[in-house]
Amino acid sequence: MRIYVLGAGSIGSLFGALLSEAGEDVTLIGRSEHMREINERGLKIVGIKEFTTYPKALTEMPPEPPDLLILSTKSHSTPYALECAKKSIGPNTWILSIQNGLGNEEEALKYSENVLGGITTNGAVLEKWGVVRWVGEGITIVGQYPKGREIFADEVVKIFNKAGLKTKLSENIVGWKWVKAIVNSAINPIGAILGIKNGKILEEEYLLELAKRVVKEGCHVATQLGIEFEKHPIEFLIETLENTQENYNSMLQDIKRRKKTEVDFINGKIVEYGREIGIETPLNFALWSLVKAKENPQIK
Ligand SMILES: NC(=O)C1=CN([C@@H]2O[C@H](COP(=O)(O)OP(=O)(O)OC[C@H]3O[C@@H](n4cnc5c(N)ncnc54)[C@H](O)[C@@H]3O)[C@@H](O)[C@H]2O)C=CC1
Ligand SMILES: CC(C)(CO)C(=O)C(=O)O
Repeated sequence: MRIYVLGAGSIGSLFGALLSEAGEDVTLIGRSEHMREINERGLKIVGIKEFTTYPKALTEMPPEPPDLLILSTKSHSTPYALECAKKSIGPNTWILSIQNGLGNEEEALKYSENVLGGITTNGAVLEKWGVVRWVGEGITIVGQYPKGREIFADEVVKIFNKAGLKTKLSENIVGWKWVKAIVNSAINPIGAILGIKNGKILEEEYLLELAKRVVKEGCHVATQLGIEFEKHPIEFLIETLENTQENYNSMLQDIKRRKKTEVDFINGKIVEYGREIGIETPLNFALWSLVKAKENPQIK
């Protein structure tokens, strides 16, 4: 399968590396320093599995349309990345978002009706240019977005599993995107504001209670929108906290590196959807505004 990974940073490089090693025709598109290193020395994966692989690595999308375009930029980079990619999106290209947050698939639908949504609980960190650490093995769930069961989705699940990415198909990927976003809406801002590892939220009773209340607020918005969950977000919250106790979450890492966070696509989206249907979301608003303040270099 011809696969392009658009936004090959931490998680995109991991997916691209595993697929390339399994014999798929993979092209990574990302930052020039990372791409140069991969072209000169290959892409090295360390951690859960260790190998070096040699996908094509470019800074712009090649003109030939791929079968599968994996979107793995941060959510705020999606509109511009897709706009740059549009010439290479053919009538048979499927776009798959493996990003966190809500709204990426809706952006993709502006460019193609062939869209797959995805969530992944794998963890990856770009350690240095050309080297990605696979820090935690998780699962990936993929499904036609917003609904449907085109045969291509089964094909993607098959090749991901063959490549060593534990992947399941879902006919309710919208539900899964919400479950992940709701769980991120609780863990990420609490960790980012306090500068703590995920495990601390489990240890401190009042933080766990806060996280559960944030989750319940998100669930209220989702259920009023008619979203159905395959797994209850409270259950997913506890499971995620237990499995990622040693993690500094991605929002905290962005704050530490003085980068823009994805809070607008997590808590911000929950506030926005709530407002549209007349549901108050005071906890999500409070966490969103505190993270925005953390992002602001003028507020010290
Ligand atoms: N890293 C992880 O373990 C996981 C990340 N995610 C989600 O996946 C998404 C990506 O996360 P990371 O890989 O951690 O971020 P990252 O920042 O490491 O990678 C994103 C890459 O996209 C590149 N990029 C941005 N705009 C581009 C464009 N127009 N063309 C080409 N490249 C472009 C950036 O240079 C960057 O290298 C986020 O939504 C994140 O929440 C989800 C699960 C796990
Ligand atoms: C699952 C979790 C909370 C792991 O840290 C994550 O998705 C993130 O950091 O963004």
